[in-house]
Amino acid sequence: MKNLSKVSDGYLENKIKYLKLLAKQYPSISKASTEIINLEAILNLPKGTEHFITDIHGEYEPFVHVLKNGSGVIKRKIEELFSDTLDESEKKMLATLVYYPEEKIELITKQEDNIEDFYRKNIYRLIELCRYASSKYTRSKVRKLLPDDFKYIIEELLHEHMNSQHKKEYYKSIVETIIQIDRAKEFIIAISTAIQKLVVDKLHIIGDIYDRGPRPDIIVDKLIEHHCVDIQWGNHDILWMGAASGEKTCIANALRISARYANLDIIEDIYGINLLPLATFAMDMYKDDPCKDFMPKTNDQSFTSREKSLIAKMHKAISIIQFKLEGEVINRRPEFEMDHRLLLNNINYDNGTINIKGKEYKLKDTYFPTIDKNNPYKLTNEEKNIIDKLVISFKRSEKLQKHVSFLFSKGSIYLKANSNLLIHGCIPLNEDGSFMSMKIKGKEYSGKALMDKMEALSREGYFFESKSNQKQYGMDIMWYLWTGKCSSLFGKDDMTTFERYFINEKETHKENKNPYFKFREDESICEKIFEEFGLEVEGSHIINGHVPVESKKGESPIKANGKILVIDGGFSRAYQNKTGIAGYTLIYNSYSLQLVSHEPFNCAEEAIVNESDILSTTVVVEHKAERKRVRDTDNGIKIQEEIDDLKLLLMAYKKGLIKELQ
Ligand SMILES: O=P(O)(O)OC[C@H]1O[C@](O)(COP(=O)(O)O)[C@@H](O)[C@@H]1O
Ligand SMILES: [Mn+2]
Repeated sequence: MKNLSKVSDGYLENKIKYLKLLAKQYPSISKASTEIINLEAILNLPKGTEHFITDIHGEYEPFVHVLKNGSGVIKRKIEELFSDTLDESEKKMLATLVYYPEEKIELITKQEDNIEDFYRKNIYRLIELCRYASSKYTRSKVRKLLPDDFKYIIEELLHEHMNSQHKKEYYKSIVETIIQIDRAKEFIIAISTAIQKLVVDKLHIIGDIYDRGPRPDIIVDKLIEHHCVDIQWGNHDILWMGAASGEKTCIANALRISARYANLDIIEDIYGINLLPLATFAMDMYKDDPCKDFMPKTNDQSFTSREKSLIAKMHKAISIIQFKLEGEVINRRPEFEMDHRLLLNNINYDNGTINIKGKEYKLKDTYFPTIDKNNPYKLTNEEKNIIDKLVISFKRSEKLQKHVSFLFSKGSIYLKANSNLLIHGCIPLNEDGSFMSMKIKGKEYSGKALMDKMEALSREGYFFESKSNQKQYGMDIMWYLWTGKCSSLFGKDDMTTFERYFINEKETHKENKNPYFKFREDESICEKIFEEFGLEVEGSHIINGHVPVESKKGESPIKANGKILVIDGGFSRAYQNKTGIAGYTLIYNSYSLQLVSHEPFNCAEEAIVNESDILSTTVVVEHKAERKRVRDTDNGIKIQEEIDDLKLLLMAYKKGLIKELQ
């Protein structure tokens, strides 16, 4: 609505209730006018930089590093700004200082004789860099990103131009005072953190924060602190969200994976969940069983063989509990159509074989002391006791609940953000390219509607009262999202966990990917998806994670002529030998969309001491001749609506429909 001359009195009167509310915030013609001018100015600023990261899988060190270096954006800005004035080592040193200010200063203090000189040189450089990084934002936005302690000082320094002698003195005196009163270290930390925030306006996580790697909790804590983040749930995240809701099968699965990767300390020490009942049960029940196929996957030399053996026993114990519990869900939810995953009743416990899809296979391990062959899904009393206690502990873990409620508040199954459709796995399709449909509570859903429904049900699974039917259904859907064939988070027809542990023949391990993964090379299918989700056919993209891009084999992360970008390159160390790199990230600034591939990252300590950054290669996927402005973004649309409303308010003031309050 731009043409206000066409607004009728009737239209204004209809909106009067709303305009009166708005008048409380802008009580005069002058206040409303000033805001219109401010908002118009914002619309003309360049679009802020968006940063996309996915499949972090508990690998907090490279994740934190990539967050700090903005996938190479900081380095590029340093390059642009100081290419003529600083040499390579000075630029490297400055970059490291921005990433790890506290640690770097500590190190320098031990080495440098003249620390004041170091402070002076670098404070000036950091101010310049900060000014450069903030140049595309309004003063008020920059102010909000500055740390409280130094807000005023940094603002002064950023806007002080040394063009007059008087200003130069003023500027210099501020810097000298900071050094003299011994606040240089704190100042450098503050301004470096501000620079890290300024280079990335918005962070998008495309899922799988949890599992396999050592510290997903640190990642979530970092995200909680972040100034602007959204999260698309990955299959591994929904698993933990289901577990935190109290869903037994999700709890068993999350525990099984933690045992598999020797990460049980996340559950015990970080989330405070007592694993003693499971450990004592496993030690008794699998006392003489070597649990060979359940040995944890870890290179960590600090585990003793006794520890590993205990983890293997716990791993097997919780796996069997998981298979039994899954049977319960499959049986109570026939509409999930997962009967083919009922395997415990296909085992011939006397011969040690299993029948899968009509074929008989020998089991690698036939020791099932807790399975009653006549009733294989029934938990023993002890198993039941363990899982009941675990439910209570997962629901009571304050930290886990804090993390999961954050995932609910900032997360979703998919997100439309500035012409991009963000989805962890896929949009489930049939072989003929049509949207896969699923019956939920008797009604068929497909495409966007299916994903919306699943998201709503997952929220019910977490938020509804314990023991209600809705909560149980929602929790079962969360488990379905982890492993079901119509799940956009999983995107495969089967999760062959049992087969991987118990059968040698690889043919039984196969998990078939949804036809989406073949169709995502096809532009016309992408266009159909854009239409389904209400996105423009031209200029939109789908951004996925979930399936590692096998760069080693020459696979490209760019699909369908640039309409789809797959950025799971494998932060996960467990997958790096497959991908050959340490992950892709994506940067979307006002000029271009850039894919960044990263080489493996060793550790933060090495980055600080040797000033070694992650080696990254950037490929420009798309370059715009015309710079994108805020007005071209989703936020721009909202701002334009605010401007339109404010203009109506102005008119209401001028016509006397609303009186100025001041
Ligand atoms: O590599 P692992 O730990 O054996 O896990 C394999 C399982 O993980 C999955 O790949 C799901 O995890 P991703 O989302 O990371 O792909 C399953 O399809 C598969 O059964
Ligand atoms: Mn995944």
